[in-house]
Amino acid sequence: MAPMLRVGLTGGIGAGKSTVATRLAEHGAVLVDSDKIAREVVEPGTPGLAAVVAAFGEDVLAGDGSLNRPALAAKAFADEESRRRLNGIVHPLVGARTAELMAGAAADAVIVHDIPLLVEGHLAPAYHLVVIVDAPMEVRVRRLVEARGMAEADARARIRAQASDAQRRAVADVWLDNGGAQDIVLAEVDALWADRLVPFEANVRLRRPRPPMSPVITPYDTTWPMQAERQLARLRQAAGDRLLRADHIGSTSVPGLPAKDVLDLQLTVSSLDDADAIAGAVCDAGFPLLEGEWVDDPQEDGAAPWPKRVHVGADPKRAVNVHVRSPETPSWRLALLFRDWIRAHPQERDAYAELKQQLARKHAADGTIEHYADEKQSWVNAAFTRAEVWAAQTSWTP
Ligand SMILES: CC(C)(COP(=O)(O)OP(=O)(O)OC[C@H]1O[C@@H](n2cnc3c(N)ncnc32)[C@H](O)[C@@H]1O)[C@@H](O)C(=O)NCCC(=O)NCCS
Ligand SMILES: Nc1ncnc2c1ncn2[C@@H]1O[C@H](COP(=O)(O)OP(=O)(O)OP(=O)(O)O)[C@@H](O)[C@H]1O
Repeated sequence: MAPMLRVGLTGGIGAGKSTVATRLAEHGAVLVDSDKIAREVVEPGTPGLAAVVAAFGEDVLAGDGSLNRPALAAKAFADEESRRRLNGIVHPLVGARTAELMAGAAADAVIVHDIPLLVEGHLAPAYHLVVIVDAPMEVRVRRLVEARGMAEADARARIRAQASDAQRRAVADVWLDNGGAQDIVLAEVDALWADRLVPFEANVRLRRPRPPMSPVITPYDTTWPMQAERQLARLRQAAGDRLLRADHIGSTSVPGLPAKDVLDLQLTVSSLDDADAIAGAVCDAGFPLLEGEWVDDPQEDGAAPWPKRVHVGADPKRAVNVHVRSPETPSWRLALLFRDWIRAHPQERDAYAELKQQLARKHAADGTIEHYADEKQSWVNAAFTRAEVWAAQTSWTP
């Protein structure tokens, strides 16, 4: 797929997707609207409409031969099996048409895909960014009944047929609360466009990594594992079969450890040739390659350095470093060992946290940051020795 920026926009019925989508389109986004496509594929004379009639009967047709939508909705949302049957007919047609529209967009487009069933269809990893619009259930029901004239029972039946809040939270890179007045959410959308989507698009198109993070240490963020999982899901989908495994490593992977707000991820491939073979797809998925020859320091004197490839996330609001390594390099194993060891040793974690804070204070005071990494590394090197003892005692394997 061409490397345009793909934004998945979703939310429960009545939450305000169209409101957000319309504003993004005003800024210049190319809208792909699944509800609209779902109507087009069942217009009079289409094979889609014929299939729906064959499955649900002539009484879902209006007098003029077009689809009687309320009649079909009454059947479709009455039970799970009927809805599945309808989805089975309509979704493949919608999918094919969506792919066509996306393929036709300009290379510098920001595509906003307004797709009600993104979560239900497990489609999140296909997007560079997933935006969820939310409003409390009762507010949504009221809007649908008052502004759209929907029967309350129908509104609730559709809400029941959709994903839960927790399922939406898990895939949301951006959560827009539209429970209040419209201008509040629209101001958030304006900022999202200017501060995130515009630079994100340019970074992906130009294969330009985002600027490096300042080395500020933040308290542990309990959403880091979930955020890492979302990025890993994108990377797995982009990299395909050559990817042997994908892991969250580094300080943000250790519960309770304060860290720089950067997600470190490790992609395992069998060789550097495979790292190069997946590089293009990884770039287009939103993780441009960091140019240069990257090596991890060997721990033993005289050992050859361990080469790797490094990709850096293009999203200006989410720092991600992707280390692509072969399991033959000791640093591949150490990344996983260090994580598992420090997760299992809260006292070591706290000592490490204390050291990082001390170094940060010291180097903030004298204005240097270069020595920060060196001093930290000497603690880590000593910790590796303790971790190896633990690995041997517990028969740890990566
Ligand atoms: C049943 C139909 C005819 C009812 O038409 P109606 O004009 O009342 O609703 P409309 O299509 O505008 O959809 C409004 C909202 O209902 C919800 N909804 C629609 N279909 C579904 C579904 N299959 N499952 C869950 N929610 C759905 C979505 O939140 C959507 O935004 C229509 O929704 C339909 O054909 N649905 C199947 C296709 C589909 O899944 N569309 C949604 C995205 S592709
Ligand atoms: N913040 C708001 N305050 C009041 N009304 C709102 C607000 N946001 C949206 N609405 C109204 O609520 C209704 C639903 O909003 P909208 O059409 O944007 O939701 P949607 O998520 O696209 O719905 P659907 O799932 O049916 O496509 C509309 O009539 C809209 O005008």
